[in-house]
Amino acid sequence: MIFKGTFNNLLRCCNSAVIVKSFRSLSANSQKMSLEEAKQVAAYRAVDEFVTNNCVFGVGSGSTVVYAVQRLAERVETENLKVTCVPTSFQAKQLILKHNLTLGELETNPVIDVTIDGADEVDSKMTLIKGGGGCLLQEKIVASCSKKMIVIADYTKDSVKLGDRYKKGIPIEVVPMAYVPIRNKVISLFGGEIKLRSAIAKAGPVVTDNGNFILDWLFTNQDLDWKKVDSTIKMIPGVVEIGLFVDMCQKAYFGQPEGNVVERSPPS
Ligand SMILES: O=C(CO)[C@H](O)[C@H](O)COP(=O)(O)O
Repeated sequence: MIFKGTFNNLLRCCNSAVIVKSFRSLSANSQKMSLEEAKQVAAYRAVDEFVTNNCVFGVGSGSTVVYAVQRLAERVETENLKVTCVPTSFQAKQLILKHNLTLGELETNPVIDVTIDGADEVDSKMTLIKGGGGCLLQEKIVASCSKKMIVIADYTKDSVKLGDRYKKGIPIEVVPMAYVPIRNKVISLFGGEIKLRSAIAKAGPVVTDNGNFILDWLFTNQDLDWKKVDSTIKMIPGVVEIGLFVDMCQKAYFGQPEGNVVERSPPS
């Protein structure tokens, strides 16, 4: 009798532990789902609003852009659109090819009508941190050749000040031989800490599509003048590009967990 009671209690404990564990993994999965859905609604909205027939389209990089290319491929197929796609990375090029879209390049299409790209963080003035995926150099070149740059992101990227939400710092692409002096100069100019980005499935540093290293600058002062920071860091010999996009983006779409999209334009 005593044994049966203890066993039943044990069973009850085990069941509740299993239920709690399943609930946790269910809620982690549904959070992940809602993040993916948020990326998708933002991407679909931007493609539907900005891609037109005969346009030259800049294809950003990252996981949110995958949905934009999917939507573009659907529209090209159903509406028989002619769109030339200029990639911002190896990943973007693969996406274009996978969906049988027309691949272009800056050499033949130096003016892009609209670029749709993701971001790691967007502040209230529409200054962006980009380069979490290491593609900042080509992303910035393509954005700078675009009449319009539109950001698509989920709700976790929407912040008031840079650093409020994205904690991995500002990426700086550098020529490998110069990474130590650049690291020291940035810290002495603006403070903070710098990490050489390490690869995950390879020993050693990440090497970008352009053969460079990435430094992630963990800044501590959130009230810096980002335009000045951008131009000052760019002037350090060996810096190829910085993942700060100041006054480059005309609109941001943030997908929400409820399935709606919040829009933001630069302050006037
Ligand atoms: O700048 C980028 C890559 O260099 C990406 O646009 C940025 O990291 C956002 O990526 P995701 O859409 O996967 O969140």
